[in-house]
Amino acid sequence: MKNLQQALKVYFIMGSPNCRKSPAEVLTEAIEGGITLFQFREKGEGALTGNAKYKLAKELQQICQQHQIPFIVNDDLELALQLDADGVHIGQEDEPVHIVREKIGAEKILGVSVHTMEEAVAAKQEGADYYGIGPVFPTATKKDAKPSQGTKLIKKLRIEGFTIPIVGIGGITSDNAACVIEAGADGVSVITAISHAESPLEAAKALKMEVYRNE
Ligand SMILES: Cc1ncsc1CCOP(=O)(O)O
Ligand SMILES: C=C1C=NC(C)=NC1=N
Repeated sequence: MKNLQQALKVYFIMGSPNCRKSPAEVLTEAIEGGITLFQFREKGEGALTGNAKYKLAKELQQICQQHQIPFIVNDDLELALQLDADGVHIGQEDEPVHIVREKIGAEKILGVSVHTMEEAVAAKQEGADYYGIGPVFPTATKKDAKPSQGTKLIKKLRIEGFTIPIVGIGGITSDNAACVIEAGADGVSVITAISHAESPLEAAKALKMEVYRNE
């Protein structure tokens, strides 16, 4: 399973701190609304740890499996291996890309956050399957997010001829998703736009419409 251009279209990320109701409910609604991939990211104020984190991850993975949605784990490589997740997403401060690639094997999905051309070149050389680029717009979700950079790096990579799958992230909603796709991203990645929505189902559906309307 590596047709990532399709899988990255509507990329939902969440953990229990992002949810106002049960994560299982939010994820189920998001899937019914049409998300194409899910990332379990248990981080921030009140994040679960240890067995509680494992049990939530397992519960959400089963929901993804029931609906044939790829299940990615953020940062926590050990958890990803324990669950035999479909892949991992790592940042620049995590283990080196080539080490993570060795540990998860060639078949799993490996996503890397990149903020500069140099980071992008290195990540690609070391085996990244896709880039997470952002924050595109200001976000309150990631406390230590870098300054928002708009879509300039996405555009630059495409102008330089990079064809690697790219997902934009950071402050994205159905109101601004179009320009992320127009800049050359294959999809958009969101936390708040879906997890805080009155109806995660409607929010996912609206995002999907915007992505497909502008691809
Ligand atoms: C994980 C992450 N990486 C860059 S911005 C961000 C948070 C995105 O959250 P939101 O979609 O709520 O702005
Ligand atoms: C920081 C991140 C950047 N991009 C993606 C897709 N996920 C993340 N957790």
